[in-house]
Amino acid sequence: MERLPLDADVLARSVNDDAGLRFFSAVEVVESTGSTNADLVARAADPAADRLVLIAESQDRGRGRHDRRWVGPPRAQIALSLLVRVRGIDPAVLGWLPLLTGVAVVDAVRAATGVKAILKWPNDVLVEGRKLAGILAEIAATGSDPAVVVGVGLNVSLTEPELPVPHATSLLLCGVEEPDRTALVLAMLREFARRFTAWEAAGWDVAELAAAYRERCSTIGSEVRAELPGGEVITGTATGVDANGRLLIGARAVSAGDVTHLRAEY
Ligand SMILES: Nc1ncnc2c1ncn2[C@@H]1O[C@H](COP(=O)(O)OP(=O)(O)OP(=O)(O)O)[C@@H](O)[C@H]1O
Ligand SMILES: O=C(O)CCCC[C@@H]1SC[C@@H]2NC(=O)N[C@@H]21
Repeated sequence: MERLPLDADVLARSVNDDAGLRFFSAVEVVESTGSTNADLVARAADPAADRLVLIAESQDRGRGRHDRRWVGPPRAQIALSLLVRVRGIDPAVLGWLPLLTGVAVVDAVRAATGVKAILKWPNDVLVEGRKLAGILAEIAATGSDPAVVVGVGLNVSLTEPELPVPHATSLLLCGVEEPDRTALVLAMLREFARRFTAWEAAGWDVAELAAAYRERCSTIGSEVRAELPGGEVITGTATGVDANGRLLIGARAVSAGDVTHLRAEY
């Protein structure tokens, strides 16, 4: 299968040419790196680095959540990270940034391909119960103006034998015959910029974002089992997400750990 490269020139120029992308200072594409998240965490040491996007055609040390690896053949995914400084935010609300990114990815995938992607809390992007994309947020600098790197790994043209786990999927496997990765990147970045700008304008109030998240999240209303980092297990109906982005299960708020949907009603 021929896998076309991303159009690095179009992406680089988009921050000037596309009004919806002026939010970003630069969009860079590299052929290969260890991890785009690790690269931007390192670059965040420069206080002038902000609203920067780095995309790799291939990663050999891709990072997943919970210290897992994230893998995929060259040019078969979108492996993208963005660095943003979130000025004047209450750190407790920062957990909404990866959730916002999940909303942006779902909307971009739906608009660009018609594939009915949904979110599993906190921000796995699923299609018919299989993982199309994952999101990993890492704090690169703390304080009142934290710098956050948000990484998105979106499976685009992986074939069934190339899937790292059987419950992953790709746009190709969802029936998108010639997925245009450059168009998808532009759509994701536009959605992210639009939602981030609106959130900032709302003084980091999450009401509007939370409503958009709830509409796209299949976990809320489902029976779930949460395995907490200390080993404790909670089961129950997920009733919502609180102001800090935590999942509410009965009277408990869960902020980390693995959540399994007990019935696969995605
Ligand atoms: N390209 C990929 N697509 C999907 N999963 C991948 C990919 N590369 C690596 N993985 C890994 O395969 C596993 C698939 O994720 P899975 O959905 O099973 O985990 P999970 O427990 O639901 O993850 P999470 O905690 O992020 O919800 C993860 O360990 C993930 O890091
Ligand atoms: O485990 C997950 O669900 C999150 C996966 C995040 C993968 C992306 S690929 C681009 C960016 N760089 C990384 O090293 N990880 C993220």
